[in-house]
Amino acid sequence: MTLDQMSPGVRDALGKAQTLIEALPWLARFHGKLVVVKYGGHAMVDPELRAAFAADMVFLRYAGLKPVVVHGGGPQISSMLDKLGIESEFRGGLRVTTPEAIDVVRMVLVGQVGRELVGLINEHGPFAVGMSGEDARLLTAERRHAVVDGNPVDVGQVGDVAAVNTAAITDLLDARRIPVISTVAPDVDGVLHNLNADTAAGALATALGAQKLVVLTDVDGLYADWPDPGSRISQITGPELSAMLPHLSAGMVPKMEACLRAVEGGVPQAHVIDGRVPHSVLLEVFTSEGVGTMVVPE
Ligand SMILES: Nc1ncnc2c1ncn2[C@@H]1O[C@H](COP(=O)(O)OP(=O)(O)O)[C@@H](O)[C@H]1O
Ligand SMILES: CC(=O)N[C@@H](CCC(=O)OP(=O)(O)O)C(=O)O
Repeated sequence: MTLDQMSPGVRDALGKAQTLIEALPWLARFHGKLVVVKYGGHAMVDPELRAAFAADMVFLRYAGLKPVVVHGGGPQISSMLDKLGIESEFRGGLRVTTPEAIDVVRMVLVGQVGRELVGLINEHGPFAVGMSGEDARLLTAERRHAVVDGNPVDVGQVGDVAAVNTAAITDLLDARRIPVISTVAPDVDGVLHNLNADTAAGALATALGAQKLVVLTDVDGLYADWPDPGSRISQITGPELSAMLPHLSAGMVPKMEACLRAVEGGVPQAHVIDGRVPHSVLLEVFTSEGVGTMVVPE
């Protein structure tokens, strides 16, 4: 039968079948593979985008991938600190975290943002399990300083990832769960630290030997000359990105550092994609559209 001989209904159905079959090479390539997804930005506040993101994670899981979600929540932490009358400032892109603030960071990330995402995913079935760096010693933090004008600045209980207990995650993945990770973690002395979620996602992708790191943001990729629309970069190597990092402005720095850390740590590809587009994660994983910016090792 030729296209002309088909009824509009059959033609429509054929289009849908074509979309499905186009995913076949990507399904074959990523089946059984671990993918770390950093959830943040607009995708986290818009109800439709939130539901679409949760559905995407479930889709990945049914497609045989192993999604590990690391969520942000900076704006939600700021809003709660404001409500409680606790002063909050960022230095060098990191929140100055006092002993008073860390309790709020934990309360918001673990008790609010993480719980909501777990709930959304679990509307589809018993998949998501929320955990923070504290659970099963998933993450051990080490104190980190901000860099302002080239100088290290103390920002309080802010950490980087010093160690990952990967079994805490692989046990869940083996049980076909979707880990949802909130980025607070104790240091070796048990003192709780606040971890930038992009940074933690990059470290987790490396430690878990992920096949991909996908970072959602509010822009359609990295721009060489922000905000010149013609300067969006679709692919960049680790060394090229490394050379660009010192010239990037604040918001993009932790994301691009996370991608760099991942590819330098053996993750074959890291992506920054537009979380304002519904189902952007599915488009990234299962199509050849090349949404966003892809970072590759060489
Ligand atoms: N070179 C660049 N390429 C892309 N975006 C940039 C660049 N420089 C600055 N930006 C800005 O950085 C923002 C992303 O940072 P941020 O808002 O902190 O992210 P998020 O809220 O997703 O964590 C983009 O929405 C864009 O406005
Ligand atoms: C040390 C530090 O700055 N931690 C971040 C943790 C949350 C985060 O990273 O959230 P986004 O991904 O939404 O920015 C903060 O306190 O805001």
